[in-house]
Amino acid sequence: MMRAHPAGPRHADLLTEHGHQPAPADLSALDARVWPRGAERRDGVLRVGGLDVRELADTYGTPLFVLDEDDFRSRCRDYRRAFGDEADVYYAGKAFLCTAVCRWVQEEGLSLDVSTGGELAVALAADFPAERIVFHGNNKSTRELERAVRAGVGRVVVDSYEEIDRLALVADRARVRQRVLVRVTVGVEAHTHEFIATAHEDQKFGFSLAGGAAAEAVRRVLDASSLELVGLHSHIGSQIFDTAGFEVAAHRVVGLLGQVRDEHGVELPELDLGGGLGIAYTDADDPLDVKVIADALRTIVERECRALGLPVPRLAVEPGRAIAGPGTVTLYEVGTVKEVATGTAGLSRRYVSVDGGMSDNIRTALYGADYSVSLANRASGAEPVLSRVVGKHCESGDVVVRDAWLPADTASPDLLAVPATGAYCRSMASNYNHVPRPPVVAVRDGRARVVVHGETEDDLLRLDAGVRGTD
Ligand SMILES: Cc1ncc(COP(=O)(O)O)c(C=O)c1O
Ligand SMILES: N[C@@H](CCCC[NH3+])C(=O)O
Repeated sequence: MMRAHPAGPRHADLLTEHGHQPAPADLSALDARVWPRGAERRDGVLRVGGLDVRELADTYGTPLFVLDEDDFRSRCRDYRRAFGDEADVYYAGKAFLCTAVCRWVQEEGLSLDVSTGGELAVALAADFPAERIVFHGNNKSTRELERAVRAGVGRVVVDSYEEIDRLALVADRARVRQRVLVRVTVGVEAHTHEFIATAHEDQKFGFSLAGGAAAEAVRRVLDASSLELVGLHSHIGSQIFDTAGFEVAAHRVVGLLGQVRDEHGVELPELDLGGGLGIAYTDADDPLDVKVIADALRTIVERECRALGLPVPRLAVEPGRAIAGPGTVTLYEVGTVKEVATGTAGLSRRYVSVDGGMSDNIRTALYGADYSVSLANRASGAEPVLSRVVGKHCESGDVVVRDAWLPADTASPDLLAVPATGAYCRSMASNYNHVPRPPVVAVRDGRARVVVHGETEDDLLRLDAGVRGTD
């Protein structure tokens, strides 16, 4: 939505759901909630992990994911400390996974959530201890289940009756008693984008509490001699900023623990409340402190268990975004800059094109996500201009940052940095328009190392069966 500002600036004004946003006094300021803990500016130039982004861009090219290793590790430690030894923290690998990340997760004392055979393969390639892996997914194939059981994964979260039968057979053949959690759909409407809410009714994940499907799943797992039911699982969605949804979920899922005790005489020892904690993408986001969340979850589970006379189960959580998200910035090089008439009251909008886009960050197009962006390679005293940062793909929806203030002199070949791109960006990247996916470089103490190689056009051509030498 655009409207002429009463003062009548030439450019379209920034009107968001938070109201009119004036240009910030200092475009170069780095909001600590949004930028990696190891980000700073020196003489106007952004540095991450002690490295000048101009040098990183020269060495590795752009677009480039720059991952602050200390930021990632410190968030693992924050979770470990907040939940303590009486809980398990599984890093959700779907947010971003590579073998280096698996090692950091292991070294920082976390466990790992994988949701496909591919993620499992990365974990096993990193020698991640299989007993500390939980295996998720609403449509695991028999081969994936066989691989997981053979590898000795600690827990499989079952998601359908049919999967329970197949897993029981797979475990039986492998002569293994596989530990299992039942994923419960608790009927909570999480306050987040509809595509990333997962615990309301009428979606593909889990067994509904309503109608007794979850109770029936419990019965079937208990009946299978090759399966050991250790607990229940609930995940209400992602990018959530309050504890209300978790409290309702905990209340309902503990209710099922009580029902299981009453019907089967079994007190299940584990309760996994999933992931979903939100992070700051812009200064309008105000995420909860992990200690507040940990205390709230513990309190509600203890209270509900006390009310039902149940022993308090061992808690587990599965943060992905909250660990991987804030520590990475994406560096882009600016190309075309265009002033485009908006068609409203003579207003125009500045379109700043960068050399990536929806192939390295689909979140803006897919969820209407908001991001921040900053000029990264130099200081500028030029006036702020409301800009739309767009990619190079053949879609008008190929937007990286919908509304951002950038200095008026932003031009090719400046560098732009988009923070908070560590979760669900590289992991959801594509080769749309035959664009190779960018590398991920981990930075720490003034040193950089590639943790995921960038693709080249040759890599893409190699997959084309019609190209000479590939058949
Ligand atoms: C079962 C499960 N656990 C954990 C996560 C991680 O969520 P987030 O990255 O929001 O913490 C997800 C993704 O939403 C999930 O589906
Ligand atoms: N991919 C989503 C979150 C879904 C997480 C997996 N259940 C995002 O980018 O926000």
